[in-house]
Amino acid sequence: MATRLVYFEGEAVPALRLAEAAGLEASLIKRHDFPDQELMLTLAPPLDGALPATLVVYRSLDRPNEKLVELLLVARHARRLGVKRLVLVAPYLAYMRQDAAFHPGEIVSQPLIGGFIDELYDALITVDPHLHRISRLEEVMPRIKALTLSGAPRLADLIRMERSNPILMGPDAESSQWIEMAAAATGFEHGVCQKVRHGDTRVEIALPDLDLCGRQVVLMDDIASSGHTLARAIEAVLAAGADSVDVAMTHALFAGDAMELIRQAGVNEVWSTDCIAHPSNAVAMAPTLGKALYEVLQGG
Ligand SMILES: O=P(O)(O)OC[C@H]1O[C@H](OP(=O)(O)OP(=O)(O)O)[C@H](O)[C@@H]1O
Repeated sequence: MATRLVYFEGEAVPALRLAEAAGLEASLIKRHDFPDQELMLTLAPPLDGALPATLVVYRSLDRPNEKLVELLLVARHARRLGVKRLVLVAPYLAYMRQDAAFHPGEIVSQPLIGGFIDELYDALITVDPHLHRISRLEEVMPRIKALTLSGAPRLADLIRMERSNPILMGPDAESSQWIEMAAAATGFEHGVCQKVRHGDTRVEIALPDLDLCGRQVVLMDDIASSGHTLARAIEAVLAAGADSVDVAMTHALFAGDAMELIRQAGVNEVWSTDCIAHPSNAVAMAPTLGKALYEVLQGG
């Protein structure tokens, strides 16, 4: 038993897809939540006896405050039992958005959470981490091997199957990286909006100079959280005369009533990757993650 993948309830589908793609055996870690909200994790057979030399932990870090404790417990336990190499597959990597102190006294969490993972694991594979003011994860995780993948090529494949001649649109300057990737893969016309953020749920969107009249538009972004970015962009695109607007994103966080918000804004289809389990999941990341995991495991 040289390498094994472990996963948690609620993520069995993407984790088992990845295990199959990477040719690994997989085991469930059971979690019990005590009334005071402490957690107890239990390794299922055959891991209750011995652990392999390399352990791959699959955990996407939406709802991060509880999941970061899981990562700590699993990693420290594994080290105690002699696991040599710990690989974390976290398709969604949380706490990457607070990368600067925007107001006096704010604690900048990005390097701190990055450092937490850096101390516990030997390698990380993640998808479209929200790196705005830094360019590489190594800047916050200097010790471990960190592999950054993108959901954009898989979303582009889906859009090509679903729409014949859409305009791809990013809601802000940062989204141009995913729009350009998808446009290069599909040859579709594309543009990027300007966004001004005034607060957690207050954003303004200005459209690029493109004729949207009668066109099908697909908005692409890395994250939908409160849904306000997409909602404002959907409204602007429809007001400019577009026939329909679909949205495609890597990480379907959809906090609170976000889904309802974008429905009210007039969205047509909502597509996401399975980086975060959500009813909108339309694209499996297992082939992409599996290739990266194979490389990491071969790399020693
Ligand atoms: O659904 P929402 O709550 O609107 O959040 C989603 C948006 O937030 C992120 O950008 P952000 O505005 O944080 O960009 P920044 O890093 O450029 O500040 C992300 O790239 C999305 O565009």
